[in-house]
Amino acid sequence: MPTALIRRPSPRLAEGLVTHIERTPVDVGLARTQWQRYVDALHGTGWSTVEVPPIDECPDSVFVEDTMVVYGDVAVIARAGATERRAEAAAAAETVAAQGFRVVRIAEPGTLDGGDVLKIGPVVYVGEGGRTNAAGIEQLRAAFAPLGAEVRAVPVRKVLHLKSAVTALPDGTVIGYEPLVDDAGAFDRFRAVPEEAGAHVVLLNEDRLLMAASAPRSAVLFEGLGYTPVVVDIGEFEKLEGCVTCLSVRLRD
Ligand SMILES: NC(=O)NCCC[C@H](N)C(=O)O
Repeated sequence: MPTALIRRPSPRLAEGLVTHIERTPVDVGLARTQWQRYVDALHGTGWSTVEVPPIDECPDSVFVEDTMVVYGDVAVIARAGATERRAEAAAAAETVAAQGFRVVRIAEPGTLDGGDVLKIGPVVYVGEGGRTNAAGIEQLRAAFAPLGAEVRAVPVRKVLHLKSAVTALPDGTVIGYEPLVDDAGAFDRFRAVPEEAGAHVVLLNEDRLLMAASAPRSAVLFEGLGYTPVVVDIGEFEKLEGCVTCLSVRLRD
């Protein structure tokens, strides 16, 4: 059974960072309900979950994907591009180590957020932008190259993270909402989707795609390609620039 790391929302969630969108009030109670439904959707498709101990003083800690990148048996622990989020990594590192992963840490002057990393087989795309810098990418390359990964840097200027702009379907096609993609030509195969949140899918298995309720037209598009969307409302997290990918770390290998 595949395992995903998750982290309960902080009571201070509403104070989370907002960079590229306007701040709107977050209902923490509703966010808790949405988070539980997201976790239920993982369980409902055969995933087990492991909780990283909550860190209530970090408003953005629910976005646990940003704390690490896992490839093979190595977990690279991120050094958040936003200093406010650096304290999130310690407990996440302990949790993934307890799952049997070797831990490597991004060190100063490197910065890296897990949301900037998109893995497609042996190719690891890393967004260089507001949160992840060239030194962080070089350290990620040094950690993963010995495992056979090919780390490719791509620009991210229009959105928070690379995976705010693009993710990939099970067949490796990169999907993105074109107005927010800096360089669609950087990807071997690219398909445009009609909504911003339609660019965000979590591969639950070979045919099920976890996606946000805010992208109904993209869901229809994916159905037409033979996939089954599993839809969750994550509206309170979207107000903080979160998406379906960032609420878990999938430990597949
Ligand atoms: N991987 C992600 O897309 N993470 C979303 C993080 C949102 C959070 N408010 C932040 O600005 O860091």
